[in-house]
Amino acid sequence: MSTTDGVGVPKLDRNPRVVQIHPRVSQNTAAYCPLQISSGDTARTVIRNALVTLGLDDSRTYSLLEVRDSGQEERPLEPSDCLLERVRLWPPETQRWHPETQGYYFVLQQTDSGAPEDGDRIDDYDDLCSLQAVSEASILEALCQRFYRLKIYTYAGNILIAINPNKFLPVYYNPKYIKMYEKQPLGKLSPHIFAVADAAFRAMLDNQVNQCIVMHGDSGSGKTESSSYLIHCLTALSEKTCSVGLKRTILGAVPGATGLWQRKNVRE
Ligand SMILES: Nc1ncnc2c1ncn2[C@@H]1O[C@H](COP(=O)(O)OP(=O)(O)OP(=O)(O)O)[C@@H](O)[C@H]1O
Repeated sequence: MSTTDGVGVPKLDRNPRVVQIHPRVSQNTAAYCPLQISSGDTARTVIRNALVTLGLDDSRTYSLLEVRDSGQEERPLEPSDCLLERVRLWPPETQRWHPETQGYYFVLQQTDSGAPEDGDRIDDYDDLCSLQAVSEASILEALCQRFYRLKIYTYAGNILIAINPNKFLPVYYNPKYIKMYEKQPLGKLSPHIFAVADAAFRAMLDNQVNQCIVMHGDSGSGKTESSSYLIHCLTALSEKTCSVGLKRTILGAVPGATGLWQRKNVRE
């Protein structure tokens, strides 16, 4: 992305680019906005321009994340970071309009809760049973607030609610979490699908009784994906404690479970 000045000294390409800014905020707004960025525009400037373009509340606090590589890698930007410098490192075809699935865009993330500041703040509830007033509105609000902080799992007693983030969140599925949730009572740590797998696995071993995990949700809500995470966790647990035969039985429960997990490319 550089040119030369005729005497062999590379000249930086400082032409403006149009980038896509995707809001992740608690207010209703457009799915994304295109924004022109010029040389010298910092993350701070771009946040300000994006708030105006998207009509968002500028009394809230926001940060900017750079999303690369099919949307699987998110890098928080410092307010003083120069955006054009980041964009110039992207593949040329992503420096003009391209589908979101290709990655290479910016996320405008609201970093406060978005709740009213008059003392009526909605707290962060790991378990919906601890909500002070249980209503459809308070449940939805609590789930939304968690989702904005990328907390996709929430308990309702011993039921796990999973909200489909529609993109792989590596931070959740690092194999170290299988170890972390192992032998921990459900609800002791943050809500997680590995906690459910571990609870079922322990109950099976301790009580010598078959276990059943019921997955319920609309089409596209993430049942197949969640099954793959469950199976992955169960096989990892069975590798430690039980025979190869049990691992094969577990893998057989969901056709293609191994392939599904391997495609995620999770590394220790
Ligand atoms: N936890 C998750 N993390 C990342 N992506 C997810 C997650 N859950 C679901 N998805 C994505 O959402 C899409 C739909 O998920 P999935 O196929 O699991 O839904 P489903 O409930 O099984 O749908 P159906 O009932 O129609 O078969 C897939 O592209 C999947 O990768």
